[in-house]
Amino acid sequence: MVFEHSTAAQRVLFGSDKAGEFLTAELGRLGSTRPMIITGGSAERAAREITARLEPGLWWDEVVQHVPVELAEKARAAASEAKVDALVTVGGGSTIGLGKAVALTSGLPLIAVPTTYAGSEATDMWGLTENRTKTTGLDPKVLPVTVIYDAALSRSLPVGLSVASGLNGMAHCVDSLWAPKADPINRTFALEGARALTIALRGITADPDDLRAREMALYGCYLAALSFASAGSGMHHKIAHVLGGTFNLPHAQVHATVLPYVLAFNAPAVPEVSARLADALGADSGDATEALSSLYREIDAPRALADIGFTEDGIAEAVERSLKAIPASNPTTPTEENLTALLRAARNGDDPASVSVAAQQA
Ligand SMILES: NC(=O)c1ccc[n+]([C@@H]2O[C@H](COP(=O)([O-])OP(=O)(O)OC[C@H]3O[C@@H](n4cnc5c(N)ncnc54)[C@H](O)[C@@H]3O)[C@@H](O)[C@H]2O)c1
Ligand SMILES: O=C(O)CCC(=O)CC(=O)O
Repeated sequence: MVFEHSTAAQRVLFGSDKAGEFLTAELGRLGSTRPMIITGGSAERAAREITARLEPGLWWDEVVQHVPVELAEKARAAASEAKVDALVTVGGGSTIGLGKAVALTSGLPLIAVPTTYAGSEATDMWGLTENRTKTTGLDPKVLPVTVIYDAALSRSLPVGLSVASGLNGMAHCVDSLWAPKADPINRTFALEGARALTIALRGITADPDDLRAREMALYGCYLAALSFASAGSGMHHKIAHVLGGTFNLPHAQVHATVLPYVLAFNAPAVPEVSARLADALGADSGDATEALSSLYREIDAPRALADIGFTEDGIAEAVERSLKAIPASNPTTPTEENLTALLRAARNGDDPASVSVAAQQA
């Protein structure tokens, strides 16, 4: 075995109903007296609750998915004018993404309190969107110094969004199995993450108030993000970034919908790792594609890109952009023909197994 591995260094504080206490202590540890609180949408209520004992230097409540550059510039200027000394995000990946955009240019320390399962809190990846193009980059400045996981804050996440977001985490796990820097360590994180997310999503679907299931989802999404941060973006993420950045489709739903198709496309070329994934998904068949499809039926996961507004006339541009971005290390070679078949099947919600057949014939 020969590989070089690094795992992100950050503090992780985990405890239900403890976010307020943890956050006050962490800001004290950093010596911050003027934090910028970044939140928005349905997470704002949680942000008000956990910051009730603090005096923010700035309260920011405008967030947009995929972080438009203009919004990043506005938040950076406000942070500078208010002379804030730390950044705190309370919300999902969009909120963390904006915090990362400010951290990238200011170098201010970032504390993340995630309320979805997107996992951005555990990566040093930033993303900005300009002129219909999402650009991503890696920078240690954007890695939160501390992550505070409080499952009680994600209990308000509706079941449909919890499922889609949890499958965003699952996509980190699956794509990490063949991403450019895949190695035995991030593969272990990925498989344990997939196991935990499978249990969590079954539990949340059965009872959205199940705190143990919500805790399991946060544990799984953290491992998922660790594996993704270390292994890098594989084929699945490259396609998802095109669909999100160029077609402005909702992030979690895009990941959830495309994942079974990319798995079906690649699994036959990596049978050993695919069998281990099937095991993590709770199946003893050794068939990861079928195991994921079965989980999808059980938790009523999103199925068709058409349902979130992706139209047939977008396929050619999505294929062209994705082909330029998919890493050469991908186990099955993508072509214009097989990628068109993949995106058409994902748009229509066809059986993912059809993609596997098309990929092997190409
Ligand atoms: N850099 C990275 O490593 C990374 C990783 C994953 C995602 N992302 C980015 O994150 C963004 C997507 O994040 P997301 O999927 O979490 O979406 P999001 O942050 O936009 O949240 C989705 C919706 O959930 C609502 N919400 C959030 N928390 C809630 C709660 N506890 N209760 C009720 N509603 C709640 C929000 O108000 C929003 O309407 C994308 O821009 C994506 O590119 C980045
Ligand atoms: O921060 C971003 O916008 C890019 C990274 C990302 O979105 C990871 C993912 O696709 O889940």
